[in-house]
Amino acid sequence: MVEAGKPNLVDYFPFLHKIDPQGVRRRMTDYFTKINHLMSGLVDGRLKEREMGNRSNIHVLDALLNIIPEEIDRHHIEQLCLDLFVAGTDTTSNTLEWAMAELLKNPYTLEKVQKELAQVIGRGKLIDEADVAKLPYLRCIVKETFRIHPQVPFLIPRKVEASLELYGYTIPKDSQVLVNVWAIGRDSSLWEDPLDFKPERFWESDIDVRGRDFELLPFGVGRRICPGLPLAIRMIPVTLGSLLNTFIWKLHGELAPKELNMEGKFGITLAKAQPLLAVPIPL
Ligand code: HEM
Repeated sequence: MVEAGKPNLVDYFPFLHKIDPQGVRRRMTDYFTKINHLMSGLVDGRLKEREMGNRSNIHVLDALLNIIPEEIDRHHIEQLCLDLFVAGTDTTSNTLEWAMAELLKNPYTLEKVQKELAQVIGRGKLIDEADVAKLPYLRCIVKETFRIHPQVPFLIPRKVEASLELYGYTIPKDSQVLVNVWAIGRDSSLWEDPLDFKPERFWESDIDVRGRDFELLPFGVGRRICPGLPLAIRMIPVTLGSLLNTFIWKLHGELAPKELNMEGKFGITLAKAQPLLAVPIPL
């Protein structure tokens, strides 16, 4: 992901394609060869288990293997798994890391959500999907994290198929358009105190992340909206809520909450510049 997010001269000067002056293509080819090998091993492993009689069909891979060869072939499956793996891992883990960082930086909010969890679920218990509907403040925290730390800050680039006029600007055919959702989430004409982490702003608001409210588009919008959205909006509150409800959390060392570095690192996804060092203390 780090390599994929680096500016590549070839994108601006396509005639350099063959020379690959920064070696980006060469390194990406190496990485993809390794990941492809990993995916192929996954498929082999599952096929072997099925041969030995384990056909439980609970695995995404099983759903795909069941439609071979009529609808897809093995190569499709490996590439699809690769897509899901690449697109679904950093985005989810970074969001959780940012949410934990914001909570450790804002002890009042941390205490408030832990109170909600204790009241609704009971301290010390893991939460499951069905519980999320009963935890409105936890859901506000997840939305606020998506607003201020959207994982794909410029979405995936769009190409304009026909010239158009928009708000007095002409956008010529074939232009590449980047949507800066990072800036939209921090726009003071849309959000009050946009740089403050205030989950309460969503308490009485219907604004949602599913691509209908243009001021909050962490999963993009339209035909290319993130297909992992239904999974992510279930798994993130479940994981975050479970972590918060089963441990006491402290920042590592003597660091005071206010001193926590909240800078992001530019790339395809928006990671924390300095990884969060948090200490879980058993209850
Ligand atoms: C916090 C979690 C996640 C966030 C914030 C996120 C965000 C995004 C965004 C912004 C896009 C581009 C959409 C656009 O340009 O309109 C995208 C694309 C994509 N996401 Fe996610 N995503 C997350 C989790 C996942 C998961 C868990 C998966 C799969 C298991 C996944 C699979 C994909 C795929 C395959 C694409 C490319 C879709 C295409 O180009 O048509 N994402 N995601």
